[in-house]
Amino acid sequence: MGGSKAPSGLAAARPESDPATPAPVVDIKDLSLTYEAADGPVYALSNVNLQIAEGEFVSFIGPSGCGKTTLLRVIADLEQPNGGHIHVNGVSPSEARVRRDYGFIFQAPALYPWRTIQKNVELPLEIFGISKGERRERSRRQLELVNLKGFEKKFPWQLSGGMQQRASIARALSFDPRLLLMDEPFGALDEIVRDHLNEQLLKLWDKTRKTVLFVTHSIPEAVFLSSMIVVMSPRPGRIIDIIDASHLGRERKLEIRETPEFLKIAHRVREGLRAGHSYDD
Ligand SMILES: Nc1ncnc2c1ncn2[C@@H]1O[C@H](COP(=O)(O)OP(=O)(O)OP(=O)(O)O)[C@@H](O)[C@H]1O
Repeated sequence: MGGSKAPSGLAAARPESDPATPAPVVDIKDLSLTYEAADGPVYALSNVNLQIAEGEFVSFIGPSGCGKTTLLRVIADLEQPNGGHIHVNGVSPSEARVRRDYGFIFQAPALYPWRTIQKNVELPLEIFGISKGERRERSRRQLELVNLKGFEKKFPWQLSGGMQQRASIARALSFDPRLLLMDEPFGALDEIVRDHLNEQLLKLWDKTRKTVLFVTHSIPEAVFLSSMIVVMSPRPGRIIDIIDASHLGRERKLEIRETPEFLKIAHRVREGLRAGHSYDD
């Protein structure tokens, strides 16, 4: 099986020992997390090793239950691991949380229906005690960035699902985090809308130079968006392959999906998923 692939794939993609290489934004060593469920332990993450450099777009792909969400939640300090080490921007996840180093975007937009789009984007800034003038300016900038200029005064229910998700991206960007954690943000949207949002997200990534960690079930989405793809497998949740896709470049059009380079990476992702899949499910 592909268990031995990850370390060599990672080594080939991102040399660790080069002193010129800046410290990784996310640095994970031998991480494990076991949930104690009523019917016994669930090995959600086992011996996970991963380094993510600043400015990467990293997708996590794998079957249901392989620990993708758990891994994102550990990085965001929403779950505590049982073993191993993790650093986010050089500090512990809890210190990174206090420093507001990341924004989290969930599958459902989670906007407050009684607040306008502008007020939703401003909410984290309000909580952090940022002045009204500064809040206005930041929400204006972020809404422009996600192409929602002119929709500031609308309520969430007056916007399409894709627009709502763009508003939640603007909200996550409002306090300018270095890291964006996105848990299947476009999973509930139809394919055409999703394609469009993927193109927009790539442009946003290029403009803002953020580091993005993105969970998906879709192979084309993972390959289209990513500079690096992490393939995971369940029971126990672990990394089985790490694929460098940076040679596809930062500026990608949807047509890239027909190219041999793209298809080659997609094939490798599929092979990894097959190798780690249990057909007993
Ligand atoms: N709070 C919890 N208590 C017990 N088990 C949990 C808990 N949260 C997750 N799990 C289990 O841990 C494993 C990993 O779950 P996780 O949600 O991280 O997987 P995932 O890859 O994100 O799945 P999906 O693609 O379905 O969202 C699964 O077996 C899940 O049932």
